Amino acid sequence: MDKTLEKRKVGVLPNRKRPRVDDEDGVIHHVKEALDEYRETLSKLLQKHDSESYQQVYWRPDIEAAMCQRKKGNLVNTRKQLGPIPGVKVGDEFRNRAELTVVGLHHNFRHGIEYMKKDGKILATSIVNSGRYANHVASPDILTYSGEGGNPRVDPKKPKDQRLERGNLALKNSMEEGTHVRVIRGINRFEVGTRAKKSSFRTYVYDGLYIVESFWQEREEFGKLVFKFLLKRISGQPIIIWGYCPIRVVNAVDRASPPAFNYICNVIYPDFFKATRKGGCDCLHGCLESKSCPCVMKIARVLSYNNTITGTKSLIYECGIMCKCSSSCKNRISQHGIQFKLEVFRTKSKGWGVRSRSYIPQGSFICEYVGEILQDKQVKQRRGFVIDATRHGNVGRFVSHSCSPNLFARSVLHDHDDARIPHMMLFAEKNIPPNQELTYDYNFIVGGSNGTTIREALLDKPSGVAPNII
Ligand SMILES: C[S@@+](CC[C@H](N)C(=O)[O-])C[C@H]1O[C@@H](n2cnc3c(N)ncnc32)[C@H](O)[C@@H]1O
Repeated sequence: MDKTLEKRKVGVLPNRKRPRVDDEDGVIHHVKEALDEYRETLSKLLQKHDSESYQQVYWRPDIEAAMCQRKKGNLVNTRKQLGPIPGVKVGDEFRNRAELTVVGLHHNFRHGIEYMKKDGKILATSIVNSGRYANHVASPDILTYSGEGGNPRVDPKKPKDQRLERGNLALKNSMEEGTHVRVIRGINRFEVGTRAKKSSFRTYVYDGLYIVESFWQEREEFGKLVFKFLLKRISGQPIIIWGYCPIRVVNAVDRASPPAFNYICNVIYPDFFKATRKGGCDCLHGCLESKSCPCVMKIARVLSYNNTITGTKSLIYECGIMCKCSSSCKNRISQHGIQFKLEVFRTKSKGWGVRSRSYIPQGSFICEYVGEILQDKQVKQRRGFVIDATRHGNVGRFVSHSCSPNLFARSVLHDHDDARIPHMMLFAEKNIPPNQELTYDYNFIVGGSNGTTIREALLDKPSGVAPNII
């Protein structure tokens, strides 16, 4: 890796309030503190707005909160600079454009290209790929970025040819000088469990440093000339899995990066599907011990669900939102998210795989296989619903197949009663030592009776599509 990348400029945090610190932890702490204060200010503004039934038509509370913080001297990294920003790491995610200003990643609230003057030349410091221009992203490592100006989507006046000035000139100069440009990527996120457009919101992730490799002009929509800049990600930076990812990625085999997909934590249901659960239990003193818990009675006798799982029944009915038992109920083991330090790693012959950095006891919950629940015509005829992790998925999409696996899959219901669309959960078949690859048999039939297997779908498609069977 380029030596200048390693040498983070700790201690350079010009603002009126905070003392200078010289260690990286201290700087990260300052940045976090500035963000926390900003978020508090924003939340107070929004509360005030609600209570005063604010009438302003165009109001940007995120920007107003940032201006407020600026006045108080609460922003960090306020001077424009090239290269990495102290206290900000690759993969850090921000809730809006104003937060980029608060931490000093990109100071301009509106323009996608930011630049500064150095030795008489303007150079690009950062770009935001917000989706307002026709930018093209081939992989996390290569980005074709459209220049600024004359965009009818941004400015409804007559579209004009772009000129080699301001941000466009700065990117050209950066190419000539070989300076690094920070890239920030806008991501559309969805409220948990839905993909309806109205429930989406945008966040911003710092993807790291890139160099501008080339640029050219193209005639685009409305016949105007636009600049296109090809940016390449500098090697040696942490690998990014696009989207929210608490999971480390390790590649000691080759130079490949994981495929681009949106990391989600919950299944995305079709718009028509409403997750509802009719009844729950009234147990107050332990469901598994109770002889009358209706949820436990739905689980077959062969199953013992006591923080770990044993038994062979393929459909499990966990206690859920309608139940009176607490969230620590022992009949709720697969609904608390991933509990082990999982790691995606490059295998020698199977692409990516998953392993755990810690020991996993037999029967433990590993992860849910999540994705978009699809129901298209062809699928309907054959299987009903499938979980498609091609565009949206989690770590489950990287778990490989084995005929002698150390995991097994089970269908679980906990937040709704629809047995056609159960959650697909992976559990440990045996005690698993750290760093051993996790695998399951794709032949597992999810809730099934017609013989369709996970293998059939997964081995067809590298990204992974798991069937759920009516
Ligand atoms: C759900 S994905 C698993 C993640 C995949 N290895 C990757 O790199 O994205 C399923 C695909 O992984 C590969 N795969 C999984 N298990 C395998 C195995 N035991 N041997 C060879 N390829 C395997 C196949 O290409 C399959 O289509």
